Amino acid sequence: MTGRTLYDKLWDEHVVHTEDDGTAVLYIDRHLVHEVTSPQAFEGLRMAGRKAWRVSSIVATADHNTPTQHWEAGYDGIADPISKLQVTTLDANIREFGAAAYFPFLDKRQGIVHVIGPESGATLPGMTVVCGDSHTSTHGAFGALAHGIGTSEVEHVMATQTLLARKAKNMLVKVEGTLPRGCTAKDIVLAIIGKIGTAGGTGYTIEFGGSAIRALTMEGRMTVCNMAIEAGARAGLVAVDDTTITYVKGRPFTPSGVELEQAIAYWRTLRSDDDAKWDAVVELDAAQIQPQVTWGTSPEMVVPVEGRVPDPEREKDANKRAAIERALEYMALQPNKAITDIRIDKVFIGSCTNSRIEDMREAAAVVRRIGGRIAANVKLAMVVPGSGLVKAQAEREGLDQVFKAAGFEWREPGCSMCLAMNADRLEPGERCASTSNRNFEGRQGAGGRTHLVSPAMAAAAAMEGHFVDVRRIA
Ligand SMILES: CC(C)[C@H](C(=O)O)[C@@H](O)C(=O)O
Ligand code: SF4
Repeated sequence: MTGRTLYDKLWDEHVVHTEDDGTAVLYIDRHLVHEVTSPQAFEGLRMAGRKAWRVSSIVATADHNTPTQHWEAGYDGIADPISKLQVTTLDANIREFGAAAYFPFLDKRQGIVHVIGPESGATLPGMTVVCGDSHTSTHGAFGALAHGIGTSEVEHVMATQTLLARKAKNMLVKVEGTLPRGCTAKDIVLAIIGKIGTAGGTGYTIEFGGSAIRALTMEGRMTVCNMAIEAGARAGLVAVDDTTITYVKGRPFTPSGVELEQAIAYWRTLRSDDDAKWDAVVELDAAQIQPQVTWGTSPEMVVPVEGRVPDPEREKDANKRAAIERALEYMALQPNKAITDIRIDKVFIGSCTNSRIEDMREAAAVVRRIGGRIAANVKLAMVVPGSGLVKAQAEREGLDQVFKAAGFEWREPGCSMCLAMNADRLEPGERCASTSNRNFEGRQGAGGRTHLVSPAMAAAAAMEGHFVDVRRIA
C-alpha cells in the first residue's frame, strides 16, 4: 500500500459507506452549533418527530448576533429583533434537544464557536468536526477533518450523525524557513492566498506543512486553517505534533488517564506518510513573507506592506483589469498609492481568525511599544476577545489596561464587526484595518471598506492612523 496523506487517513477512519459514484457517508464526531444556521435544522427535526442522534456530540454557542457591550442590559441589550430572536431560539432549541455543552449569551465561557471548540477540548485530533459555518476549517489545525456545512446538512447530521460527502483532492502547501520578526500566521495565510488565489484550493483539502508551520503555536495554526476556506478549500489541516498534544491536554472535553494515553498513541499517527501522494504542491519561503495588507474586495487582493495599490493599466487580462478597477472604486483608492499612505477610520481586532490570547498579546505588545494613544483620525479602535475565557486571561495579564489606556474599546466576546450581523459595523465610506478574514463589499457594514491585516499590523495602524510596517516597531 502506498503512503497516505493525513486527509486520506482521517477520511478512511470515518467513511461508513461509499457509493459507486463516489458519494460517501462520513461519520461525524463533533457537531458545533451556532444561532444563525441551526433554527431551520431544529425545526426540521421537530416536524419529523426526530431527536438528535447523539446529543453528546453537540456543542453550541451564540456568537454572530450577540452584542459586545452593555451586557448588564441582558437580552434587552440585543436591539435588533431578528438578532434577538435567533439568540433566544437557540436557547429554546438546546433546552429541547440537548447538548454536551451550551455556552449561551452572557455565559462567561460564551464566544465565537471556532474559539470555544478548541478551547474547551471539544475539538480533538482525529475527529470529524462540522458546523454550519464556513470557517469550521479552523479546527483542522488539530489534525481533525473539519469543514463547514449548510443548514440542511446541519439537520442531516443531527438526525443521522453522518454527512454525505465526496472526497476532495490532496494539496500540500509547504512553508519552509523562518518568518521575519513582526510577521505572523496571518501574514503566512494572506501570502498563500495572494499566491494561489481564492479559487486555488477549490476541490482540495489543503494540508499546511513545512518548518514555518511546525514552528507556529496552535493559535497560529488555527489562524492559517481558518482562512483555508478563503483559498477555496473547504478544509485545511496541520499534522499532529507535540504542540498539538500539549495544547489539548487538560481541557474539559479532553480524555484523561489511560484513555488519554491511548488517544495520544493514535494522535501521533495523524501525519502524512513520507511517501504520500499529492495532487498539488505549493511552496513558499517564510523568510520572504512580509506583513500583508489587502487593498481590494477579495482576500486575494493582497500586497506586502512595502507595496503599492495595483495599477489596472498594467493588467493585460481584461477581466482582471475590470475586477481591479471595480475594487479600487469601491475601496476609494488611487492606483500606485503606497500602502503605508492609506489612512484608516476604524480598527477591529477580533474574529475567529485573530481573537485568541496570542493575538491579544501581539496587539498589546505593539501598543505598548509605540506608546501614547490611538491616532486622532481613528474614530474607533476595538478589541474583541474571541471568548469569555480569552477575555478573562487577557485581563489577568493586564492586556485590557494596555488597550484601554491607549484609547481602544475593550469589548465582550462575539463575532462583532467581522460581519454586519450585530450592532458593531462600519458606516458607509468608513475604512477599517481588520484582523478578520473577509473583505467583501459591505462585509463590515454597507459601504464599509475593509483591509485585512494581522493583529500587530492592526494595532500599529490604530496608533499611527495609517498602515505602518510593524517590522520597524517589532
Ligand atoms: C453566518 C455564517 C453562516 C457565515 C459563514 O458560514 O461563514 C459567517 O460566519 C461568515 O463568516 O460569513
Ligand atoms: S468571527 Fe466572522 S468569520 Fe468567524 S464565524 Fe463569526 S462571522 Fe464568521
